[in-house]
Amino acid sequence: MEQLIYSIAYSNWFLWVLGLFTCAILLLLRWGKDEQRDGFEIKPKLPPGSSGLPFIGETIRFLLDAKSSRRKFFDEHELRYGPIFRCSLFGRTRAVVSVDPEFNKYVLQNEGRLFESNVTASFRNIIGKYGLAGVHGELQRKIHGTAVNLFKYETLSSDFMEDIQDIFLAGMRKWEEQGDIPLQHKCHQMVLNLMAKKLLDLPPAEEMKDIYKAFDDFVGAILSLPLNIPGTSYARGIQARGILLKRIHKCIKERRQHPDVVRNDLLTKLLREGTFSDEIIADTILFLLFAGFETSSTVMAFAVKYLTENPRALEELRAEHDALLKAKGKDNEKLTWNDYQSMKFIHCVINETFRLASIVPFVSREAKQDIKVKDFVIPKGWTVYVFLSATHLDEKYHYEATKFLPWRWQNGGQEKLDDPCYMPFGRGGRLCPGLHLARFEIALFLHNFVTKFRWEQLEADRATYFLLPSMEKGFPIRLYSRADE
Ligand code: HEM
Repeated sequence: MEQLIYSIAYSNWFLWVLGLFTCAILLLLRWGKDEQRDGFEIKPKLPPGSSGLPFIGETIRFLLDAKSSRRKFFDEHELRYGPIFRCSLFGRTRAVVSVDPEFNKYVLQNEGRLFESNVTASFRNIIGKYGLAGVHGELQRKIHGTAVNLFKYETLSSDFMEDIQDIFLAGMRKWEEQGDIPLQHKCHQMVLNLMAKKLLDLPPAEEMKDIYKAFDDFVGAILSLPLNIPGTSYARGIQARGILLKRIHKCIKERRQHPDVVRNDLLTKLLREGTFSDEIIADTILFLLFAGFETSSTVMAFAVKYLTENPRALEELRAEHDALLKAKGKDNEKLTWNDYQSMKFIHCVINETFRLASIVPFVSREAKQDIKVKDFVIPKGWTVYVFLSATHLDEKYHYEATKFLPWRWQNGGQEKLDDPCYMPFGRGGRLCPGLHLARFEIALFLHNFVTKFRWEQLEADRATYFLLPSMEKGFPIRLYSRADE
């Protein structure tokens, strides 16, 4: 009996040891596997942060903070957790926010390798299966390359200079007659006319009201709550997408039936290349419209707002452009490519407006594998929100960051265009293909606006900066022609 008890105890003891030994081996094996998989020496841990309320996360707090100050949310989180923190935002619970310029650059430059652009299903429904932001891999590289080609610096003079000036000058003549205008809305209309002309060779808005209404609804839906219920902006946008696609396919058919008609639009170029299916071309045209319309026009209106509030900057800009016109002689009104290249201070104004308005406040990416950052890990499948606006407004990287100081961009100034704390057009494989065009449009607009007009702001107007920057009343101003001076 004693022997039996002893042997049971002994066998239990033996089993305990065996069990512990097996667990230890399994743990070691697993640890080794983690180590092998990610190269970690310590057990991986998530970035610091909090998940906030269930489902809503910290979205409401983010939006409320954004109303009072554009840095509050980031300052508080950065102080508590550092520049890369876990944060449930915009319906994504497994998410990390980065306001670290070097990490932001790393994320954007590793597009397609370690990270991948991730758009929501509702956004994808609007932009379509082939809308560039939702396309990945080889196809993204091909469409992106085509877009870069369409808008490259060298094409601006031949493909855009004439049309931009014609459309902007015609627009400004009408503004002059009207006198009092909501500038932001007028800039939207003018750039929409330009994009419709350049993409599809459509005549100006007044002649095609339905199509332009559909453009408006389409862009409105992208920035709205994704509720597909009749009467909502989102539902109107889905409907508008259908109308626009029909129109684009009609244009494609016309161009095929009448190849002899000469057209200088981007649809014709895409068809001539013969690389893409009609479906891809239609979604690409729609995406270019979305990407190129509200962005540039909003920057134009914000540049005028900032100049209005900073008379010294306005006077310096006006002096540069009055001198340019004087050197050309009065009757030669239109600018040449050489004129554009001779402009200096205007680029400081444009850079500073990009920084301060931060028209694309953030971009989002999904980690394609576990990503080691400092001593923590962002697991595969998590979202990284790269907050461009937060680094643009960070006092650590830009002195007096909330002030409009275009001189900081002058030669010998402290700011550099290739710095990762300044990335208004993103970086890497999704770097904005429209960046040269955007600068060009804004420069031609500002040149004409400050040389033709003086203006006064008619009433105070509040700027909001989320989702896209906008002015609540559309920046109402009264124009005075400078021809009478
Ligand atoms: C103020 C003007 C503009 C700003 C600040 C801006 C900013 C940006 C940014 C930050 C991205 C990168 C998105 C990401 O990484 O996920 C982007 C992408 C893009 N932009 Fe722009 N943009 C502007 C104007 C334009 C214009 C005028 C066009 C074309 C007509 C354009 C076409 C595009 C396209 C097609 C993409 C998608 C690239 C891809 O996903 O491969 N943008 N833009």
